[in-house]
Amino acid sequence: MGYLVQSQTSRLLPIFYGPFVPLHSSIAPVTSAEIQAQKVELRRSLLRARQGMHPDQWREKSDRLCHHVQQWQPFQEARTVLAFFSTRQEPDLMPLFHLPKRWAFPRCEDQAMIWHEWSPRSRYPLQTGSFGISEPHPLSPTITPQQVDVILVPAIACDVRGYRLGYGGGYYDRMLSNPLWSGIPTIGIVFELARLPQLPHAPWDRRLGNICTEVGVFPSRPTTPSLKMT
Ligand SMILES: Nc1nc2c(c(=O)[nH]1)N(C=O)[C@@H](CNc1ccc(C(=O)N[C@@H](CCC(=O)O)C(=O)O)cc1)CN2
Ligand SMILES: Nc1ncnc2c1ncn2[C@@H]1O[C@H](COP(=O)(O)OP(=O)(O)OP(=O)(O)O)[C@@H](O)[C@H]1O
Repeated sequence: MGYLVQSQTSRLLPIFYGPFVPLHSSIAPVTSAEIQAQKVELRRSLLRARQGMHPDQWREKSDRLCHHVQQWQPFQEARTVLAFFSTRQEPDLMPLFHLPKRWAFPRCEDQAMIWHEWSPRSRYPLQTGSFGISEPHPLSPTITPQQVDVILVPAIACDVRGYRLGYGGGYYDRMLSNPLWSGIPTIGIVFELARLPQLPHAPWDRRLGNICTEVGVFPSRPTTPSLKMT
């Protein structure tokens, strides 16, 4: 089900459309294994596209993206924001971390993310975590879900419905399936080349409320309700 389309950046990117389901037919079976295999292939091609970006372009697009995050009302009103440190040429949000908000970042411990406060003026140094990603110091103060106003979510790609493709660890899906976290406004952070019409998704995939790219902020579109034959 992979199609190659010409994106705005003149790269050929695979777009995955769901199975064509004629009226009166039952839903075509798509196994979990098939969905995971599609994700592996998409991860590979989208990471290659992102990491092929020239560093100057990466900086310029990251800055434009930060500008759009700053214009987003829930962010403007937020006191405490969850964010991430850029890895593998993810958009770099560092300019935002100087804004007067309480910032928190994930530290991976087994299957969970522990959220710790950090700011450029923090007395706790960052350290490198198990995936080679900068993480806050384990002794820096932790943040509870009740304190959080907005979650900036890293992704390899997002689709217009808010489905997200990550590195395959399931960290955000697990977190966002927990009722303590699931009601907090989320915004996926990707470059425009990774905002896709449709991503394959598994039953455990949680949708994000909004997507931000260097072009702007896009509220996620509702999924089309399935047709019911009576
Ligand atoms: N900047 C940033 N920080 C983040 C995340 C992120 O997406 N971006 N995470 C978001 O969750 C968490 C880290 N999650 C990760 C999960 C898996 C891999 C990883 O290296 N995966 C293997 C493949 C694993 C598989 O396919 O089973 C790889 O990519 O080689 C890296 C990070 C927490 N911190
Ligand atoms: N709510 C959950 N409870 C338990 N396991 C989960 C949950 N959500 C996801 N997982 C597991 O985590 C893995 C997530 O795989 P998937 O390919 O969807 O990752 P991803 O969303 O791309 O990665 P990530 O969230 O780390 O960036 C799957 O193996 C799945 O079984």
